[in-house]
Amino acid sequence: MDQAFQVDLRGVVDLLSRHLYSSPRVYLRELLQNGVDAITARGDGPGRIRVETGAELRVHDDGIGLTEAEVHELLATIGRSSKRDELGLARHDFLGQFGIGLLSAFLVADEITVVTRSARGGDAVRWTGFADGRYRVEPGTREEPGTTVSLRPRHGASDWLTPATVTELAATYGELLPVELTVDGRRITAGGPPWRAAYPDPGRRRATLEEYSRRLFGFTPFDVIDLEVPEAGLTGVAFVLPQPVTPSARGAHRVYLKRMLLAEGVEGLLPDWAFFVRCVVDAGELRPTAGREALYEDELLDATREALGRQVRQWLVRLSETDPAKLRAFLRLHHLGVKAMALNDDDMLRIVDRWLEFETSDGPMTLAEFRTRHRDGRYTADVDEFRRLAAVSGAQGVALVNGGYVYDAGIIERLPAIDPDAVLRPLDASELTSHFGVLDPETELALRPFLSVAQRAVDPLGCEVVVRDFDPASLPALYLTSRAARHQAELRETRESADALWSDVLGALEGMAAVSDRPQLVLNHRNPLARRIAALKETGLIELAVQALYGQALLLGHHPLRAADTAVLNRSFLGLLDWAVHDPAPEDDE
Ligand SMILES: Nc1ncnc2c1ncn2[C@@H]1O[C@H](COP(=O)(O)OP(=O)(O)OP(=O)(O)O)[C@@H](O)[C@H]1O
Repeated sequence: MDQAFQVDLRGVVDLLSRHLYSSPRVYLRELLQNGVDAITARGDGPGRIRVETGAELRVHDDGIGLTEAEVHELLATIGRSSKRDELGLARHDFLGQFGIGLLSAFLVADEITVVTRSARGGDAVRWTGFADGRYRVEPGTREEPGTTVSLRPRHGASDWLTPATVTELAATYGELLPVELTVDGRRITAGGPPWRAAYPDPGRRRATLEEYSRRLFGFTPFDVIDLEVPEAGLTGVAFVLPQPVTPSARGAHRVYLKRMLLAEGVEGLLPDWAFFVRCVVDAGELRPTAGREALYEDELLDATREALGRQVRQWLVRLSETDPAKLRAFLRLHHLGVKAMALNDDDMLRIVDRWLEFETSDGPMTLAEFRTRHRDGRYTADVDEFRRLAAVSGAQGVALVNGGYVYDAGIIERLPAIDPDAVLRPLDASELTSHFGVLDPETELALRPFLSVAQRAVDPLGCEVVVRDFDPASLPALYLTSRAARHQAELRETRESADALWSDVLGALEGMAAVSDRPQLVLNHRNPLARRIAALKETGLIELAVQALYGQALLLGHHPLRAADTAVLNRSFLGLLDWAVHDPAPEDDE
């Protein structure tokens, strides 16, 4: 013979409280929700829910009520809900659907009493449920159809049922409900969502919404964007933050479902890039998870997220067309978000191209401007490299954009998507030397002896010395690594720490590199100091001076210093000092 499951209610309640609900506070939401649903089911009149605090908490509604048979079937059967149709799907107009909400009252009470009278006839019924799983049904007294749920707080849970807490919870969850809600006679509901109310003029609407943002989120918004997604039965507003935020801060939004608060910190309602807005929305068609504290991930939520993203984007595009000053102010605050968007979106890319200033060797300017000024401009994908090369490169007529900040290189590489001619190539430092002037053969020849001493001085450091003639003349020496040279350096480092076999393989690879792939120390013959050094005759002094130039070029270019580099830097500094003070035999030597 088949047997029925036995349910230990205490275990179920424990499960709910630990795993389904984040806090016992949801008990009031579930009671309000049942009241609203009962009013919806009754269908006539606006409906009222009255909450009374005291020794017992009472929630009265003038909804459909229950007959005795329904009490047995619905209140006393876990997982049974009147709010589903035959297929087991959530019925559209109701908040509840799972048939477990009433159990949440056991989070704060050991005993729940329901006195109800059905609007469809029959006598009043009194049902009492106990946390241990027993229940009792007896005749009740009640004149009007509707339901009253009473809770006597459990020892230790009375804080959840104080007038102050109940008022706060009722306001939090029920402020926007379409039925009249009062707590101890004080009205909680006030006219529904403020973004849907009627206003005498747009200015008043704006002022009210700004005040609403201050109350909810604590900031006066930079702007207010209206949101609407009909498929999701969604309306709402997005408040643009007046301060910059990091893109990693996930936007937490306030979401109402059928005008009952789902949660104050819902993530994933908007695309990640829209981290610069906080939204309040009310949706009729989105589904909650069973705990009713988050949105259920389904296709509709996906589509909604995209639609909301589009609306935030349209706001920006409109701003760029109608109010450039405001757009600029927005970009000063939230350029990171806009850049993140531009990586996937052509409209945003156009806005970035046209409005956002980048650092360039010609000073700050937009990419669009940069491209009209410099047909063959280049970019660096590294801030240090930009710092290092902007002046030199600019002086050679190769204009440079700093693409080293977050998203920038990606944006520059994506430019051809909006303009096929908008190709900016990355700068390879080694090609800069091709712009540098070579010396006339005579000077070149005269420098040979110097060069061979200089080369010896930096040979152990793996770099090649050349002398060129370039601007700016104030720069005595420049250290240039090409991409290939950087790759070689990495190989060498790996080889030093690799085991024998592997290091042979790497060694073979390294051998294949052309000589010109070594980093170069380019001495500037246009610089007076460099010229004086090149004219020195004293071998020791030449070595010290070239090593000092090498070290200074490394430091100036923010290149990483290896142990050997630091040693050379120290030695050359002390050596030059020694030369400078001309003290062949320190006195305190003995
Ligand atoms: N105030 C009420 N008036 C009329 N019927 C009620 C009331 N409260 C509960 N019920 C009945 O009891 C059933 C079970 O309620 P319960 O809150 O456990 O689940 P639910 O509201 O159906 O779904 P959910 O778990 O999503 O809240 C409801 O479907 C409803 O038929």
